[in-house]
Amino acid sequence: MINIHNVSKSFSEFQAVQSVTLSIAEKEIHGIIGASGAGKSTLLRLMNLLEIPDAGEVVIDGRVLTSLAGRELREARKSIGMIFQHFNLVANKTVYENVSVSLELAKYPKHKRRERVQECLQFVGLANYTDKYPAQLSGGQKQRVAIARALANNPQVLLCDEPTSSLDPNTTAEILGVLRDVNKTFGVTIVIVSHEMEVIKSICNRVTVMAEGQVYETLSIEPQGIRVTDGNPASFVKQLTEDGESYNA
Ligand SMILES: Nc1ncnc2c1ncn2[C@@H]1O[C@H](COP(=O)(O)OP(=O)(O)OP(=O)(O)O)[C@@H](O)[C@H]1O
Repeated sequence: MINIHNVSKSFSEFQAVQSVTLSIAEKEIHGIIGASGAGKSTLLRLMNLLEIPDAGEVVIDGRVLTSLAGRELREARKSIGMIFQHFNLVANKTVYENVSVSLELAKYPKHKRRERVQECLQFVGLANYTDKYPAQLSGGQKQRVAIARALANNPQVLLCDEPTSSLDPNTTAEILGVLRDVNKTFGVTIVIVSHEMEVIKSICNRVTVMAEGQVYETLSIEPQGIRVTDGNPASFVKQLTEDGESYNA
């Protein structure tokens, strides 16, 4: 589904991504992890040409994105949704308008827009929030709106840049659940950049470890499932102690 061949990207003299080759299969949930500055976000942004590569080729579902420009590139990008750490919602637009805007930009037929926005908001559990503004929502709700917006044009690929890094553990679990549902229900291929090992281990089938702008290793893993923490203090104690011994002062 996603094929990257020898892709490189520099900022001034600094090589952020160096000759990366990577294949991500259809319907995979693929994690990208590595130290700060390893080039994870840059690699993700190269997949939809938010960053234009200096060299190499990006192929999505058989289409060579790096050979497209203008209208053709805009058309191809409709099949790639993206969500961000800080949600990137438009502050002075309602939840409804935030989702609708991506349909307007994609020239989705006007008479079908309302139904499509409602479908997407229903899917993320926010059908009753259409008239709220982003400032009236929790972080998890904002990320749900961003997911609804990314889904509106029926993408084949969803790119997620640190999607849970601004969220508490419970909300992280909720959002990972939504992403897993997106993958299972619509067969969307998902790529998640995260520095949180727990996040990567919970839902990814394959993981690329990056170091200094290069692929260090790509491996298959068995997703461990999403660990939900309830507010019960006993569950905090259990989690603090179950991975090993507890420490006494
Ligand atoms: N637009 C830019 N202009 C200049 N340098 C950039 C730009 N984007 C990224 N870089 C640099 O490229 C390197 C890789 O950045 P990138 O954000 O891809 O790393 P990362 O692995 O996602 O790190 P983090 O986990 O800290 O977000 C960093 O040294 C960063 O400073």
